[in-house]
Amino acid sequence: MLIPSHTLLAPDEMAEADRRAALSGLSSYGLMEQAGRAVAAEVLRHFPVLERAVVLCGPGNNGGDGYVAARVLAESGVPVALFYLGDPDRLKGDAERAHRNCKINGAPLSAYRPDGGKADGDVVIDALFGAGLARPLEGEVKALVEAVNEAECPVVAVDLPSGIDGRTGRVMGAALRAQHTITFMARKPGHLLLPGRDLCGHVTVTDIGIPARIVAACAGRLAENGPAVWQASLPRPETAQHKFVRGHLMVFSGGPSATGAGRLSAAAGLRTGAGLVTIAAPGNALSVLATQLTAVMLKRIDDLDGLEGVLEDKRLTAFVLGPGFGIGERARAFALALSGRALVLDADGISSFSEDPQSLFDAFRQERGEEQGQRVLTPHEGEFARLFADIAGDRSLGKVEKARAAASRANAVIVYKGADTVIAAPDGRALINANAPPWLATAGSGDVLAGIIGALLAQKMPAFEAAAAGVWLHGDAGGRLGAGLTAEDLVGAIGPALAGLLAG
Ligand SMILES: NC(=O)C1=CN([C@@H]2O[C@H](COP(=O)(O)OP(=O)(O)OC[C@H]3O[C@@H](n4cnc5c(N)ncnc54)[C@H](OP(=O)(O)O)[C@@H]3O)[C@@H](O)[C@H]2O)[C@@H](O)CC1
Ligand SMILES: [K+]
Repeated sequence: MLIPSHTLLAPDEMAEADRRAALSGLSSYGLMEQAGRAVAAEVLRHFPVLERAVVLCGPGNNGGDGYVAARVLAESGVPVALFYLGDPDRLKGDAERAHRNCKINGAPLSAYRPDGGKADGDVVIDALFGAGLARPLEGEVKALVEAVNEAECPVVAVDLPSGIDGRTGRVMGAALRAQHTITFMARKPGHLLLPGRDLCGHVTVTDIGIPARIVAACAGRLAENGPAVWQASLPRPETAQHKFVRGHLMVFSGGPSATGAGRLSAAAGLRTGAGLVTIAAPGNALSVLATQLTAVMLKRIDDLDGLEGVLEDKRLTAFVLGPGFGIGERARAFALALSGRALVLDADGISSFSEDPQSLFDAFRQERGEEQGQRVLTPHEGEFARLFADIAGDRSLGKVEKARAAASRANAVIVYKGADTVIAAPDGRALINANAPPWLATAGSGDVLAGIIGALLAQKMPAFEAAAAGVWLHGDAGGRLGAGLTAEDLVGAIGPALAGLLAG
């Protein structure tokens, strides 16, 4: 049994895997030896010629890995300087044994002066803190972390760069900036969530011998977003299918001066395989839209009465409301009327509920329609704070926990957007997305995403999978284009991204 590469283990889940491995008879010191040896091997691989390896060892098992790595590097003929935090005579358990086996005379951390920024400078092996980081760095250790970063020494981090919270990816006081990070069995959320991801450098996952079945049993409901999670439910068009079988997506446009966002969503929806896409618009926007649309159809809807009439058509299988729509009572009324249908609520559709988010959540909770549960909210950070102010402001929660709490409260799938978008379902499933290039943050990008997800919903993909696949496709399309992309380019790149997936 292999550990799937999208597996993520929170630090407490990793500790549980460690505990169960010990219960099953595996030597925990053996795991530490494997870990330390893997670190040494990685250092030698990346720095075949090095003047001095500086190993910084902390007071716990992360430090223990460091003592093993220091010993193995020294045995390989590398000059090693070792600096420790706290009194090494007070080390316990496996770390104490690793220290005892390492015959290198170290010095207190305060004695280290980073020598960096040049070819023969220090390579720093960071074994100060890993999964056991319990509070912000301060005092001498904080000053040292800042000095190493300032000196631009190449850093190889053991498990996590010290100062990164493995659960949330947050910097606790200060954190080392690593070039390489070696972690064990599976990545932790902090390797993918920002700013942690940026500070890890290149991450290598090493198998230190914990059986895969134990890792699988300890892994929770969080993983990295990717095709393995949702490919089985991706709609696959078949030649004999009628276009209605591939669903009918309706996108709501704003008024005559705000039709661009809806058009982007609609175009993205068509590219993502919805059989039919209609833009619904107020009468005064029809002439503007008519000159801009070809394959996308147009329908006049001025008010709630008009919408309710249209909703009787059950061949409409999903809706996108929000891009360019305008904030206010009309948006609220439309969203509530659509709350029992498969719906992507984005942008203005979300902001319209900032005064009374509960009214939206109540509507979502009550609806028991055919598409019950097929609701996706796609807030960026500002919109998230408007709808879930208390959750957004809770410093004890990381982005994953925030998205989960919001999904549970709203009874909807949440796509909490950003460079590290998190997708969460009301039942606790969550994914962290990491394939978005920085240039994806461009005007209209969110409108395209809403259209992609809407089209997948229209094709009857379950909401969580549709949201996750949509986010991934959006990132993949962006990655195919490169810097300088526009939202229109992004629409054009959906086809190749989708083709890549369907071929896979
Ligand atoms: N799990 C496994 O399968 C395997 C795990 N392995 C390795 O073990 C690592 C986890 O080890 P760990 O649990 O001992 O925690 P670790 O990161 O060493 O830190 C705890 C120490 O730091 C201290 N401390 C905390 N915060 C601090 C602060 N801000 N400022 C100052 N001090 C602070 C804390 O002190 P205390 O809070 O007790 O006062 C305690 O002494 C893991 O990352 C991996 O590298 C491998 O060997 C292979 C098998
Ligand atoms: K570390």
